[in-house]
Amino acid sequence: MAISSSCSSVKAVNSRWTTPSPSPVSKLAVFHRHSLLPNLRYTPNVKLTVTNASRTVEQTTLTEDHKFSTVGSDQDDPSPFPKPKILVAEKLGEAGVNLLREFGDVDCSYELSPEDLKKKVSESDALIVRSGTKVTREVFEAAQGKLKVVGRAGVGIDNVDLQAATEYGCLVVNAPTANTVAAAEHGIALLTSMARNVAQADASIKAGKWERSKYVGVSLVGKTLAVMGFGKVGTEVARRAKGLGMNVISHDPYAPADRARALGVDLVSFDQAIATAEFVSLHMPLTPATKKVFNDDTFSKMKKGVRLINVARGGVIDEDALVRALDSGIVAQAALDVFCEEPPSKDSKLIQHENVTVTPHLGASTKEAQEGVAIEIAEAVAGALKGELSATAVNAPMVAPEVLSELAPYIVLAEKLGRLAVQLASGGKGVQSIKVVYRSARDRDDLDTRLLRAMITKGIIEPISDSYVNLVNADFIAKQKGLRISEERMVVESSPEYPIDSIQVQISNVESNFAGAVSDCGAISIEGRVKYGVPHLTCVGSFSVDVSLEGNLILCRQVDQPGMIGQVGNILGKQNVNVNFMSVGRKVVRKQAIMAIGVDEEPDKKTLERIGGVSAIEEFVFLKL
Ligand SMILES: NC(=O)C1=CN([C@@H]2O[C@H](COP(=O)(O)OP(=O)(O)OC[C@H]3O[C@@H](n4cnc5c(N)ncnc54)[C@H](O)[C@@H]3O)[C@@H](O)[C@H]2O)C=CC1
Ligand SMILES: O=C(O)C(=O)COP(=O)(O)O
Repeated sequence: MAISSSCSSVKAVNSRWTTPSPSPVSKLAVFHRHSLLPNLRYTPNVKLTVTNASRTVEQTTLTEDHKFSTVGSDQDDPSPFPKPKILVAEKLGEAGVNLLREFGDVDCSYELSPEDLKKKVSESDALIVRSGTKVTREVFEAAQGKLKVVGRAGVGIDNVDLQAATEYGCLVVNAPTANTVAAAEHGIALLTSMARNVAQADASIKAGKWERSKYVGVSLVGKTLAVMGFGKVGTEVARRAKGLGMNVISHDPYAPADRARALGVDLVSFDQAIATAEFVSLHMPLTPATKKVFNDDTFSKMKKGVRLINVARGGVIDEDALVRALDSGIVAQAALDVFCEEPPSKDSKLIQHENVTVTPHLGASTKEAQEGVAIEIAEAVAGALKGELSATAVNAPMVAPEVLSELAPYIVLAEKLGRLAVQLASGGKGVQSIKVVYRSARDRDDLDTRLLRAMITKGIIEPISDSYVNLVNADFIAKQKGLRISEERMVVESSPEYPIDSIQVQISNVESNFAGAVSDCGAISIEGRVKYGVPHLTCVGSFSVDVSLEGNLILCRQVDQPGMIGQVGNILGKQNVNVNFMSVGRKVVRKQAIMAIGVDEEPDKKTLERIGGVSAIEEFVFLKL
């Protein structure tokens, strides 16, 4: 479905006036205080100081529309806005909870029923979970857009419906590093205890038995371990297994071979890995591609008597097939920390199997890892609520802080250009086809435009719909609305010190309520630049102008003749409308010109009609920024 513009426009010819749509700024300002991607505004030389338990950072950065230039403890923050509500739905390390308390209202409510969870998220700005909470589409539906961030205090995000999160514009962040060592150590603990029957022997002796010959184990030294998934945990498992004298091979379609080689690990194919190894340790994520990848077929290709360790996710194994493989002796033993269903049913054949050692998803459960994870996720969630782009975002492009800070004024420019362009569109066809042209002196791959595209999309969609658009859902919402946004890079000769020379937004196949905005190629076209940190409109249609994009804007197309600025300025002045910028662009002297007038206030209908009544003015339009 295409979107149609119903923005305010006045044509001098028939002086028709359509009611302005509500200002998107006022709609957003309310919750931008604590939301992902605020209505960014660049304030040069403003220092933002972020202080928390682990670090203090000072940097020049973005501020929001309401000039929240400092973020810190309650005492420092004069904000009249309420603190964000953060629901912590599973046990989180104390240090992380304390960090969150400095920033928001924290509700630690554990073991919520799905119904209670849904109720609570509808009142929460952020939700923090571990692996035990299913954050389903129903949860996002129940949140009705209130939930801005889901923080997964750990690595695996298979318990969060990422597609639903993205559709609802909710950022998902995780804590991918702090539990790596804990998980690897647990993998090694399972490997060694399985090889020596520690758990079974312990149970036997506690049952009053003394079964030394029953629990003869196998040695690890010289044996081959296949590490399936050579990521963070897999790498640490490999490193430790090498220390135990094992021969380590690995399968990971995406891991760099040189990283493996540096550890003395050979990267091999899946089939080669499982056919060669005496021990197979699983460290890949659960994805549609890895679901039940260990099944009857793959077990049949394994070396008879193989031993299996799973500290990744239960779902990568077909558990019924594993029981069959254990019964047939293909798999001699399995040590499992994770299960398809957690907790697994008490009478599960797999759990009860005498050759299986189990732990209740303890991989990340060390004191050290839990404190680390809690701090990592608290920082990510608080950062996201402040509008920072998280380095651990799972469903949004990651933008490095230095890139973000460099792009800051262009982000504002991009949104304003989007907002202006859509207000220039009229007619029943609706906006469908948008082209953005970035002119830059930088190399093609030295400019990340995802953020700019998202902000242009936001600028185009928000004035004419109820959708809330941010970096997370911009592409999704654009697609849903039938918008096709194409981007073009043009390399120009200017200073590569600045990332972008100009941004041009074109809307094609649509009529305009201001013919002067239609360029020679038949598309509505506007262009802008950043000058001294301030976004400027520099081109309308094929006319050059130069007006700072602050307040609101009046565009007039007129006969180029003396006295026009005075006449229009007079009309506005009489109504106490302050002009903040004015620029006239023309192609041929004394022919046609475009006058761009930046005004602080919104002129009333009569004032605009008076402007339209000036005989040399052929058409004009009032645009909200
Ligand atoms: N039991 C527990 O408490 C814990 C479990 N985990 C789980 O361990 C797993 C690994 O975690 P990290 O190493 O931190 O993640 P990671 O993202 O650093 O590593 C995962 C690796 O798997 C690889 N991979 C993806 N698809 C694959 C495939 N089809 N075959 C082979 N490799 C594939 C990726 O290329 C990546 O290198 C995750 O499933 C995570 O949820 C992590 C921490 C604690
Ligand atoms: O980080 C992971 O992927 C884990 O599986 C850890 O899970 P947990 O946070 O202990 O419920």
